[in-house]
Parts: sequence; C-alpha cells; structure tokens
Amino acid sequence: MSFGANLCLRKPEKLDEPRKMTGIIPTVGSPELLLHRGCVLIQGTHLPHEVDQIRDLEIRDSDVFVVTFPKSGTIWMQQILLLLQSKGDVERISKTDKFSNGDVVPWIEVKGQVHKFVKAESPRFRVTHLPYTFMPIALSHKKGKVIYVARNPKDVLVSFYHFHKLAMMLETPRSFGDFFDKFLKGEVMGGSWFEHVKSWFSHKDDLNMLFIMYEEMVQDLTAAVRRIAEFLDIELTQDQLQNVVKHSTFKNMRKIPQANYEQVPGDLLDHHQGSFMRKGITGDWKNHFTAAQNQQFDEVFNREMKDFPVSFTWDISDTS
Ligand SMILES: Nc1ncnc2c1ncn2[C@@H]1O[C@H](COP(=O)(O)OS(=O)(=O)O)[C@@H](OP(=O)(O)O)[C@H]1O
Repeated sequence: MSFGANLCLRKPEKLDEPRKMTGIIPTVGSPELLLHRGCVLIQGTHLPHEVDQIRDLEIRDSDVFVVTFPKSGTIWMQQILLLLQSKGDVERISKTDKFSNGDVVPWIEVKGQVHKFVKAESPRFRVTHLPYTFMPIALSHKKGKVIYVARNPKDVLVSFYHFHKLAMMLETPRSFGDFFDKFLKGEVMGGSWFEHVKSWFSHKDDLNMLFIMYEEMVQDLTAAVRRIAEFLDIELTQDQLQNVVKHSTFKNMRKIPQANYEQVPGDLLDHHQGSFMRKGITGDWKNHFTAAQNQQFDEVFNREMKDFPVSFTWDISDTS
C-alpha cells in the first residue's frame, strides 16, 4: 500500500476515478475550501505557498508537533503540553495575554506561522491538521517529536458538524445528512479522515512518533499523561503529574478561558451557536447517526481501513 497527499481526497464510491488535485470546493456564505495538491485548506486562513514551505523547515530535536485530524483532541493535547512544560502549574500557563491555547501552541499551517516558527525559541510546540506529505522532511530523519492523536471518526464527524455551526470560517451545514456525505467524501477542512490516519501511521517507524487515541485518554487520563511525559522525557513528581491530569480534565478545562476558547473573538467563533468544549465524550455518534448512516459509514470504514494494521480501542460497529 502506498500513501501520500494524492490520497488526501478520496471519493469512497468511485475509488478508480482520478482525484482532482487542485481547485475549489464551493461553500455557501463562508470562505471557500481550497483543494491544494490533494489537501483541503481554508481560503484566507491558509496560504498554499506558505503551506508548501513547511516541508523544508529545519527541525530541532526539542520541537514537538501534535498532529490531529480536526476535532480529535487538539486543544486537549495543547493543554497537556503546556501543563507538562509548567510541571502542572496552571497559574503559570494562565498568566498569558493570549486568547487561547491555540495562540500559545499554534497551527504551523495557519497564515504567518511558518515565519514565526523559524524565529521561535526552543522548545517549539506546534499543532497541525496537515497530512504527512506536507510536513517537514527532517521529521522523517527522527528530528523532533510527533504526537498523533486519533479519535473514533464517527465522533469526529459529529463534533465537526457542531463546530461548523460556530466556526465563522466554515460553512454552516445545511443538515446533518449533508455534512455526513461531505465528511465521507473528504470534502471538509483536513480532507479525508481515513487518508489522514493512514498517511501518518504508515510513516510511524520513520518518525519519533507517539500514536495515542482520544478514547484511551478519556478512559484513563493519568496513564495517558504519563505516556506523553515519558515520550517527551519530562520528569514529574507524583503531585505534578496529578496536577497536569487535574487541569486537563474536560470539566476543569471548560472553566479555563484559554482552554475553552471563550475569549476567541466573535468574528472567528459565534459563541451563541454553542461551545467549543461541547461534550467531551465517546460515542455521541449514537445520538446522531441513523441506522442507515451507521451502516454506510461502516462500509466505507471497512473498505478504507482494511489493510490498516491497527485495531482501534473503539468498536466501530458498536450500535448498542
Ligand atoms: N479534556 C477533554 N476531555 C475530553 N474531550 C475534550 C477535552 N478537551 C477537548 N475535548 C473535545 O475535543 C473536541 C475538540 O477537538 P479539537 O480540539 O481537535 O478541535 S479543533 O480541531 O482544534 O477545532 C471537542 O469534542 P466534542 O465535545 O465531541 O465536540 C471537545 O469537547
């Protein structure tokens, strides 16, 4: 099996149809989505020429990239990284003039960030939704570290649907069914969930990479934080570890302005439409999918992931 950016947008029903590599995915009432070399970006938020510069960036051993498909736990991992760096001192990370965790641990692909990354002091913590082929080549020489967070794509779909209602840069979904179809076709920001996971996972042995699942973080956050700290060579006392865990629970993050995005300006997030920190649970897809949608999703999942050598901690067919 081969993987690459050219697989970023795959139409599940017509796999042999040549994929359009560049173009526009039309949206209604919001910036258009750009199909850039097979990857889906947001017009204005991302500049294709800057995204292309990421590949050649010099990487330091202390650099850490958190890689996620959207809605897989990015802000959660940003919070954990900041807490690990401050040894669990939540006061220290709250003393910032930044609006959100996303400003302190930014997306490398967002407009203007490549330039800032080059000049930033170590350690440089960044997040990204990009597929593997857009990321610095130096990572594949085991420079820097990568934490890949994967989440049940059914819950990703539901979370992304609700996020589209508040994110001003994304199209307001016409209906859940309409969004469901777009997600399966990879016609959403980030492209195809299936290709994202496969593109990164197939390179895991080339990278210093920790592959962790949202579901295992929900199930045992202490064990997850311990794994992440060990991976980053950060030593913590028992008290410090407990503080990192305490201030990265959903309940507590909801109360922290930088971690719940409530300070993000209204022209980016319409806070009247819902909250970024929505439910933070596993299995919410069961409250949204019809039986037919669940069957359709399973068929696509099984086809797309049949050669993928990882069994997930969730049961994709669990309809109970
Ligand atoms: N601490 C904690 N525990 C459990 N769940 C958490 C936590 N922090 C964030 N979240 C949930 O993660 C979802 C947002 O994902 P992202 O941060 O990746 O979104 S984004 O791509 O950056 O827009 C979104 O999921 P949903 O609630 O299902 O919508 C958040 O609620």
